[in-house]
Amino acid sequence: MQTHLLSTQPSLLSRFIAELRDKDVQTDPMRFRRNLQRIGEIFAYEISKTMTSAVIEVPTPLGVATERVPDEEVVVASVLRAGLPLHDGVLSFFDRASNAFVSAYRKYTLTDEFNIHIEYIASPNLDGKTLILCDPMLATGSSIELVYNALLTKGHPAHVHIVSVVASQAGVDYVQQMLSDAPVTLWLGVVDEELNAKAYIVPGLGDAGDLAYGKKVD
Ligand SMILES: O=P(O)(O)OC[C@H]1O[C@H](OP(=O)(O)OP(=O)(O)O)[C@H](O)[C@@H]1O
Ligand SMILES: O=c1cc[nH]c(=O)[nH]1
Ligand SMILES: [Mg+2]
Repeated sequence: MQTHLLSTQPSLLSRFIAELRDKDVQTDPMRFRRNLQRIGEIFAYEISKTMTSAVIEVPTPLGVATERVPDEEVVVASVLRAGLPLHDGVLSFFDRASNAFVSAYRKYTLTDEFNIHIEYIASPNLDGKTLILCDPMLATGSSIELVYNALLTKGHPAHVHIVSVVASQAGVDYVQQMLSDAPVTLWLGVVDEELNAKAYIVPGLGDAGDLAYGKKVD
């Protein structure tokens, strides 16, 4: 499994992540969603550079041009809810892609422990496809593990790109160990050191689903 950390050099990506994290900017949910979309576009562009390509001929008003373009069959998948704006950004660049959606959420017990629940999955056949799996937060890694395994019941992708904007080191270690031999590339925005007692990333950004779409009741 390969891992790419995109924030190793300063770029607009770090500006967008800084805005996602900033509790004052977070009061504007539209900007929060828009920044996740913009980050999705950046990841899509970076992923496209790693794909196989084919030469196509393009008729212009003055002649015929040739262009080498990525030619993999892409399925963009996201984990509800927080994955949706990131999905939207990736899809705006891979605009010919098919799409898959999986629900996963933390159900807390009275003692602050939680289980991840998957109740919904809608996916095309994934055999031979390039699957781009979007979830902005990689905390313990439990959600992505369950979602990855749930999606594999829909076929065997040729390659899987997992995209996460803010990850914890523990989550990265967990996914790398779980998928060490799988045809998977992990794409990360930033990696934070800590997870708190509720398994939230510190400093992180808070609850991405709530920030994008509002608080939910249990
Ligand atoms: O790595 P983990 O420890 O599993 O945590 C990460 C998960 O937590 C968030 O979803 P959440 O459960 O908050 O659902 P939401 O998007 O509906 O808010 C996030 O979008 C991930 O799916
Ligand atoms: O820090 C975290 C961990 C899980 N889910 C989030 O939205 N944020
Ligand atoms: Mg949430």
